[in-house]
Amino acid sequence: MEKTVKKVKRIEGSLRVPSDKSISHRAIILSSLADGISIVKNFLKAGDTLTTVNAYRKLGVEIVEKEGVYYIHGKGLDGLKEPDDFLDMGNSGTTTRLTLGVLAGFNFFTALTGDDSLRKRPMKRVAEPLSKMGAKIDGRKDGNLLPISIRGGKLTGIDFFNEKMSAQVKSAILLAGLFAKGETTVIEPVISRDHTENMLNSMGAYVSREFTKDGYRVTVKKADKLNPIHINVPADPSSAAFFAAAASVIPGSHIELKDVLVNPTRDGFFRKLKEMGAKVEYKNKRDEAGEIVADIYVSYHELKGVKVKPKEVPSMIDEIPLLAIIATQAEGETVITGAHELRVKESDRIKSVIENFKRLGLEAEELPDGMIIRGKQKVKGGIVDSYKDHRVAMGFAILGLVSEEGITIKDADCVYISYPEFFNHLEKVSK
Ligand SMILES: O=C(O)C1=C[C@@H](OP(=O)(O)O)[C@@H](O)[C@H](O)C1
Ligand SMILES: C=C(OP(=O)(O)O)C(=O)O
Repeated sequence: MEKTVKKVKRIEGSLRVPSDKSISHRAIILSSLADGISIVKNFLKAGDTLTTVNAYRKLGVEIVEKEGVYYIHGKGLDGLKEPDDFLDMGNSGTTTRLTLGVLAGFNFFTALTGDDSLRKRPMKRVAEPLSKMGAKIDGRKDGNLLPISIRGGKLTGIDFFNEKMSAQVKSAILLAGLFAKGETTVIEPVISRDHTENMLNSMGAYVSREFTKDGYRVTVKKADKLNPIHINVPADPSSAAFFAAAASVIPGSHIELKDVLVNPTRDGFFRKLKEMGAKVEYKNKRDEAGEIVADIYVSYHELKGVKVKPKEVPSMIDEIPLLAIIATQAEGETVITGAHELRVKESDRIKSVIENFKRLGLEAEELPDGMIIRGKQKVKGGIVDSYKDHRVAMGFAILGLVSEEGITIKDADCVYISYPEFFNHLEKVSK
């Protein structure tokens, strides 16, 4: 499906964007391992998270949806069953990597595969530490690419330095740590999203966390059981970011974004937007099941270019393509470095953004680990490729709102992966 987004006068209104993808995945995965029934309200119903639901059903977990509420009948830490076919992980890196961590604890055979994009994404980053812990893992390209097979078993805890600051890698190791003899520790130079440790803690697992001179350190111990959870998933800051960005670049715009997760490991984009000059305000800040939630108000104000430093990347990793896109509208240059991880997402997000900028006649320089974007550029419009990457599709849709002749996005239906209602919401707040 192609979609064309045209210039609007302004963005105005109030939205409750869909629920957080990271927390929705973890709610299914962790409660599948709990003793008893977990209740998840406001679960994100989108491509990636439904992939997780299907995978855990194939692993023997009863997951029932009634009037929009998900009931997960946890099987305990020894109750998953060997699936009788491949697990299809679709487009979802999070489902794949976290599930490899879980399966490391089970002595049965599982084979995992995924779509064209996922089959290109590196898995050695989890396969290697999990093998060190005792799991037997193999796959294409020396165990790096899907299809991958895993047989879990007797695990021993490890200390792991998470150099890439990947929350998926950290989570996989911590989940395997629940089954491993002794302690399992992950150290990160900068903390990556911490929903796995928050949720494990709320389920009664041993989780110890500290900030040291080497960065962040989290330790789990072998668990006897996990208690079921009752959670209400907040709105996804990565989805809210698109509308915050739109309101920031179109004069006269105001947007209210309700119930958004503002965990500091996730809200880096909003902080950066403020630094660029936009009016960003958090109201009604509250704690919901161990996570911080707020209503976010964003109004237009002329933006200026900024630097995104490597240590700022983890808290805004999925929003960097969007930041690069709106940087074309800011006064002065924007320089993004330390973002090599963007090259191994659903698409190579540095290339995807740079190639689309070229198609639109916009100036930017590609760096190995980021981009330099020239500010205050006129956007005439044209055709761009989403590369079937939801974040790229939605990012360029936002640029369409300030284009003279509109931007047409190829394969725009990929927004289904994290935000099925995206184009409806965009229409709702476009004036
Ligand atoms: O743990 C998670 O839920 C996620 C972690 C990040 O990936 P990495 O762990 O590869 O950085 C992020 O890009 C992804 O959208 C979701
Ligand atoms: C990178 C993403 O997801 P995943 O790694 O789970 O495919 C994303 O949603 O931007």
